[in-house]
Amino acid sequence: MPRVAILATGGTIAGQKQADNASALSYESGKLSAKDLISAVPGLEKLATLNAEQIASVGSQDMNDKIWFSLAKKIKSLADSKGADGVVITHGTDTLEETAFFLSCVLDPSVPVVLTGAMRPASALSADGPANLFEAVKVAADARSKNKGVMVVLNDTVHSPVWVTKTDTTNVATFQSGYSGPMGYVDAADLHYTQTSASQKPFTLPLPEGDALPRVEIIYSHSNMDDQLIKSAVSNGTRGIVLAGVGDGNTSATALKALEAARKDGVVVVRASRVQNGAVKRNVEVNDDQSGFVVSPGLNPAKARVLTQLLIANKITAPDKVQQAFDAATGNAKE
Ligand SMILES: NC(=O)CC[C@H](N)C(=O)O
Repeated sequence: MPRVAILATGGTIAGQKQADNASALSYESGKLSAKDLISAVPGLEKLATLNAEQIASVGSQDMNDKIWFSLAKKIKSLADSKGADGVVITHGTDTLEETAFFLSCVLDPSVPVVLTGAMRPASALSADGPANLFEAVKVAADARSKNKGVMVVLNDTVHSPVWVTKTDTTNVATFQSGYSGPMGYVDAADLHYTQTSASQKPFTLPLPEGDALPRVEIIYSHSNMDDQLIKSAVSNGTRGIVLAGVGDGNTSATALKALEAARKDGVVVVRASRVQNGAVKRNVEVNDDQSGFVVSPGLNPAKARVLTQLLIANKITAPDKVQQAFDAATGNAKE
């Protein structure tokens, strides 16, 4: 039997109805333990020998660097000691894609790590958590998942951490990999990888010392955009700014001027887009070469922030080197 470690962090999958809730949708996340989750899924013990550990009990809006570092260290030590053939992380869905992307940047891909969650709490009609957990364990335990690294499994679908994003506030089909399509599909009977190399990334960054990443802000662009948020981010000591730009990662002339000034002060500036799909292209409307900006070839602003934090923590701040890492992370390397 394959051995799968289940690391629980909280979220709706561990959510339960509040005693006197006012709304049919209200619940408290992170109430159920890893053991409660496993016991709610008949047949799980036939897929793998399970070892469950509670790493945290938070709604993923409260996910933080400390929990990320403890997950990364735990999984590294399981990989080094050959203590598990696969890992499943149960997680709230709100920031699940950020945790998945962070782990994919710092972990060796040999041991598959599958993040899953739920859109409906355990106490809801037709809760989706039990099936998602079953399918996540199935993917983590499957020999074909070796070397695929970090993946996200919900609603019968296997996603790459690079492309997956939450697209709907409540629907169980919320996770989509629009730009590249999913890596594969899974159900109670079968696992089928339809893309074989989608989650392979060409680099693994060292996990930084300590348990905190450098400050990088996301600034959301809009019409009538001024420079106030950019200026205050710089005066608050941010090390990087990810622009969630309009269209092709763009913003107003006033904001661009403030970003150029930030860059001159040593702040890493990355142009991502608030548009869900598509890559930001270099030197279109904005002169990135002259301004020292980096563009995000498809990582959404939240994930672009994580990569920028990890690069700064690893002392990679020169725009050409940061650009190379963004290109590599998205399979868009130029050579
Ligand atoms: N569906 C969910 O998991 C959302 C619940 C909670 N906000 C979280 O992200 O953990």
